[in-house]
Amino acid sequence: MPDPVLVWFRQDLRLSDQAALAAAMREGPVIPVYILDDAAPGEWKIGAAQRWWLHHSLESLAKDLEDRGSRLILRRGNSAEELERLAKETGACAVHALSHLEPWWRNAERAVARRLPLHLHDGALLLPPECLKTGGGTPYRIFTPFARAVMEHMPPAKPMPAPKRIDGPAKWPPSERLSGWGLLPAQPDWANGFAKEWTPGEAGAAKRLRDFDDEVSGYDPARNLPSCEGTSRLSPHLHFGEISPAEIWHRVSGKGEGAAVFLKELIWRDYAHVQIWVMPEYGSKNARGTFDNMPWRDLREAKGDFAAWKLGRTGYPIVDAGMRQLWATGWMHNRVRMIAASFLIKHLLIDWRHGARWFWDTLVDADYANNSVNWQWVAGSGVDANIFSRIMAPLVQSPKFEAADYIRQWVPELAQLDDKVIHDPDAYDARPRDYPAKRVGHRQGRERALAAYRHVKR
Ligand SMILES: Cc1cc2nc3c(=O)[nH]c(=O)nc-3n(C[C@H](O)[C@H](O)[C@H](O)COP(=O)(O)OP(=O)(O)OC[C@H]3O[C@@H](n4cnc5c(N)ncnc54)[C@H](O)[C@@H]3O)c2cc1C
Repeated sequence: MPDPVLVWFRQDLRLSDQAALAAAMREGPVIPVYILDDAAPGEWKIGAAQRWWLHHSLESLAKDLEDRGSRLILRRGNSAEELERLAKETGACAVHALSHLEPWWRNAERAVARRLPLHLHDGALLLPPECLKTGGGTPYRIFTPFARAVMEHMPPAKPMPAPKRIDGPAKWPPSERLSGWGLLPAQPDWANGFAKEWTPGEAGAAKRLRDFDDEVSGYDPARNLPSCEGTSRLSPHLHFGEISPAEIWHRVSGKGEGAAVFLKELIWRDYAHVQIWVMPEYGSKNARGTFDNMPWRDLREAKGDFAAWKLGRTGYPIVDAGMRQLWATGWMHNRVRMIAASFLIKHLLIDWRHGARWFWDTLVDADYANNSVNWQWVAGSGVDANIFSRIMAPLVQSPKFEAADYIRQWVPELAQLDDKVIHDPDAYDARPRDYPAKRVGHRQGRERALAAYRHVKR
């Protein structure tokens, strides 16, 4: 019997279109392994909402492996040390994995490669980042030409089906128990709304895609309306790699204008990953250095405003609905993410990094590339970003994107108000007693933000 081969699962918790698994199976018996490494990412260790997801996703992956005669070996600790230990225990001769661009994963890949033969494969993105270079030979920093260049390489290779059987070693190494990892919230169980909304795992991802396939023709303009289920909600499945972007591409492309707009959003995901590949500290550092001069409010002084934002009690119904949806379900509609992030950064003049960290802990789709690049896009500090002085007006955005039903769903205090009044009850002297007053007036917040921005422009 040939020596066994380790397959190192990370944010690729699937069996179909899994190039690392397919390559390992060609070499010998396979030992699938997941290592929970909380030290390597430092401040970016997996947040609370995603721990809930991870628990269920690993459970699902383990079952899918067992159905094919295999197992999932769980270990905790430093990835390189644990893989080396497993290789010694089992006589495994190599490690196969998909490559990932988060800075901690790139460091871990280098550390593993120093100890063991490591074979990295593509499949986390539509295209590996080295494939695309501008005429000057540098990676793209601006989205539009990047998207054009991606399109020239599309479609991606056809996705591979999941194997029917996976041969394992004669003797399995011991595994930790998932229930011992404490990934699920205990007291209080704040995630009880999550299970109604989500089915983590490969089968859940495939079902989401099938359901969305029926809706994709209406993606544009439905994607902008928070009251509609107009988007795919594939983001957490994509983050955890329960479905490959190539699989999504092949399922959806050619289905009209709605599908074309949707696939462009999927290219934003690749774009964001290229940006963290070029600038690994994108999550903590302004991509435009001039933003280092921004006089953000000190969080001690702005503590009340920050808490109100997190709790969905800012007095701006659309912002509050979004923040409460986030807390209840671990997800927020993209249009509302933009409004809520802009409100924090501009109206409350709170550094985008504080908002990004809150999202990191509360989103089930928290993704280092997508989160960092989008927060910096809203702040204006990103390489290809919105202009800071274009300040979104939540009270205008809310009726424009027909958010009345969305507000009713997430802000029950306002549920009795009619469509005209609900976006800004104060304007009609109709604010219920139990709904808070605005933390800051729109004009006052806007002027303060623009005055602060003068320090950046200097
Ligand atoms: C402040 C802010 C923070 C964000 N943080 C995250 C995050 O941590 N993780 C995350 O996946 N997305 C993030 N996004 C992007 C976007 O809001 C979500 O990807 C989207 O809402 C997910 O819902 P969906 O799967 O239904 O999207 P769909 O509209 O169905 O899009 C399909 C897929 O394309 C990708 N995508 C869509 N929009 C974007 C975008 N603007 N940037 C990058 N990829 C995109 C996602 O993978 C998404 O699942 C953020 C946006 C903002 C404004």
